[in-house]
Amino acid sequence: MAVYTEVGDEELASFIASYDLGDLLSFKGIAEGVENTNYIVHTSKGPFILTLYERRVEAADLPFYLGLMEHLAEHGVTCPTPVRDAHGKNLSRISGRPAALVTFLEGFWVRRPTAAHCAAVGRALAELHLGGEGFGLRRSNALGLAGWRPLYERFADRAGEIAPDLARLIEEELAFLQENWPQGLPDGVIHADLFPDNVFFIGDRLSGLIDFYFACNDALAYDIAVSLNAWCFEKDMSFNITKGQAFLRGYEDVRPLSAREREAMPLLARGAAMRFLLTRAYDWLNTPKDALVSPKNPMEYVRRLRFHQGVRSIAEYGLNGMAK
Ligand SMILES: Nc1ncnc2c1ncn2[C@@H]1O[C@H](COP(=O)(O)OP(=O)(O)OP(=O)(O)O)[C@@H](O)[C@H]1O
Ligand SMILES: N[C@@H](CCO)C(=O)O
Repeated sequence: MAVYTEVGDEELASFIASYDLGDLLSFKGIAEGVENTNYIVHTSKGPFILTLYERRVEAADLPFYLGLMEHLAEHGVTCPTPVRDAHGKNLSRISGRPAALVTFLEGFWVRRPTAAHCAAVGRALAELHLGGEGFGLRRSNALGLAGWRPLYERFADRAGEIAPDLARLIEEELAFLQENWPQGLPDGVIHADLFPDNVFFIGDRLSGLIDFYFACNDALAYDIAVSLNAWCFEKDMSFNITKGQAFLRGYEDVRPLSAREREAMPLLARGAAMRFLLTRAYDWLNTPKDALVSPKNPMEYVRRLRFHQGVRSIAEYGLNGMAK
């Protein structure tokens, strides 16, 4: 479970007293998630989520994430909204960590997404891309093309502990991506980690998006590529073209893709698979055996990457026809 930092009752009560949220009634650590510590906090004004930022989150990036959630919520995207304290600040500290309180979203994440879920996520991602327009802060993608090789170099000498041919696969793929990465695609604010555990549903209705802590400015179509990887593969790692089609059509109902974005999709999908392969491989090799969370399997992204290496056009992800 991911409660890296314990918060005491009295400490939390005095923290809550600095907000206009009434009395602290109860709180509980949340087991899910791997990056940050989350508590559900009940006050006399309702439930809230308290996040203490750990691990990969840079304190300097917090104004971007929190400001983005506020901006998106104001522009029709259902996502947590940071709560401001009596001094108007949305960022604070507790138990020695930077921390923020955000509104609680109802819903559950779906363990087995259907094509209908994929269509709803496609729409929501496009709405997020449009909703992000006009947001004043910028953050470059630390886990984009320029970040992949330095991350790989941090575990290259141990890649063979995961799979004998992994180093060669990564080296060849990084060289290929470096050479061929598409430039000049429409860019804007992207979520960059829109996996099933970051999208809540109530029944079949999408109730909100969470976890904006990898959000950044990058090619909008790269965000689609992340979600094709995360939503449209089955447990046996086969690509489900029905889900791909539902996702892409859902997206295009809101924001049609340009011809260049369509053409770039197989490459972007390779890059997105590489990004999750690298972070998972690093975590696999560097998470202590007695850690609170089990690292996710990097080989799932080797299998996805191999699939994308054979893809020649976006039609193989389910989208036929010319760009609108
Ligand atoms: N605003 C919210 N409303 C309701 N529940 C939330 C909210 N934010 C977080 N949670 C709960 O906390 C869990 C972990 O949140 P989150 O995914 O942001 O954590 P994380 O540690 O950043 O995880 P990861 O990056 O691994 O997805 C979620 O699965 C959900 O149960
Ligand atoms: N979504 C990521 C983990 C959190 O960012 C993964 O599945 O590897």
